[in-house]
Amino acid sequence: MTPLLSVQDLNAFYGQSHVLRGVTLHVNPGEVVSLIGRNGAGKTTTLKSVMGVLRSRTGQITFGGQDISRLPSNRVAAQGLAWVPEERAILSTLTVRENLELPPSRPRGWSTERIYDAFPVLRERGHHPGSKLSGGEQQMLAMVRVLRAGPKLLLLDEPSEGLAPVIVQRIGEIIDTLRQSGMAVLLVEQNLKFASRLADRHYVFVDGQIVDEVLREQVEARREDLLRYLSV
Ligand SMILES: Nc1ncnc2c1ncn2[C@@H]1O[C@H](COP(=O)(O)OP(=O)(O)OP(=O)(O)O)[C@@H](O)[C@H]1O
Repeated sequence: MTPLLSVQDLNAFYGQSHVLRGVTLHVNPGEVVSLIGRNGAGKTTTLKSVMGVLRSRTGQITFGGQDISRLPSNRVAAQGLAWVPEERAILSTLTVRENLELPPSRPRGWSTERIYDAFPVLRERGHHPGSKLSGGEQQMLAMVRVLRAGPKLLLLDEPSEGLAPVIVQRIGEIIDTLRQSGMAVLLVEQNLKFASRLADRHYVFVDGQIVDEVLREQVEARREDLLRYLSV
């Protein structure tokens, strides 16, 4: 199978600081893949590098067979990638609907009505200001508003962070819904329970490198290794 996203020998830098060291990974069409590892291991930097937000990098990144390594982030997004950063970036003075309709819609993107049908709580909250949403609702809104662009691959940075277990479960269901619609997901997580329920494969990051790859069916047998990689 030709991968949807392919990252080859990615090295990334913040000034003099060499943060990613030879990261090679891929995501197949329709696959959910997680990047796990401790704080500071390089997971977010990998997403930023793929999106073209961090330009100080070497290596090759292809999407749908096309080299996107040199493209600015707006042109990367136009190829069908969408990034949902950890900060969520919901505008507190705008309503849910206004937040939803902020990103430009593209012809293959979801309409507001389709989003409301799939996630009815957002229709109910349509006129509420962003400041009145719970953390879980903000995460949901941040994840689904990028659907208006019709991405083929969603890059999610710690969607479960700071949320109560019951809400984390709901976020997992949303990711399932997106997967069922044919979308691939590259997910940064520190919550192994959450990641292992969702992901088909896991890449383990330590100090800017991928040191292990664990398939869904291997997670149970390798749980102790995985917990060790994540423990501080
Ligand atoms: N803007 C920045 N300037 C300088 N160094 C940075 C910057 N952002 C991250 N770093 C450093 O790069 C390394 C990788 O950070 P990164 O955010 O990719 O890690 P992470 O695995 O996503 O962890 P976290 O969960 O903390 O975000 C860390 O050592 C971090 O301190």
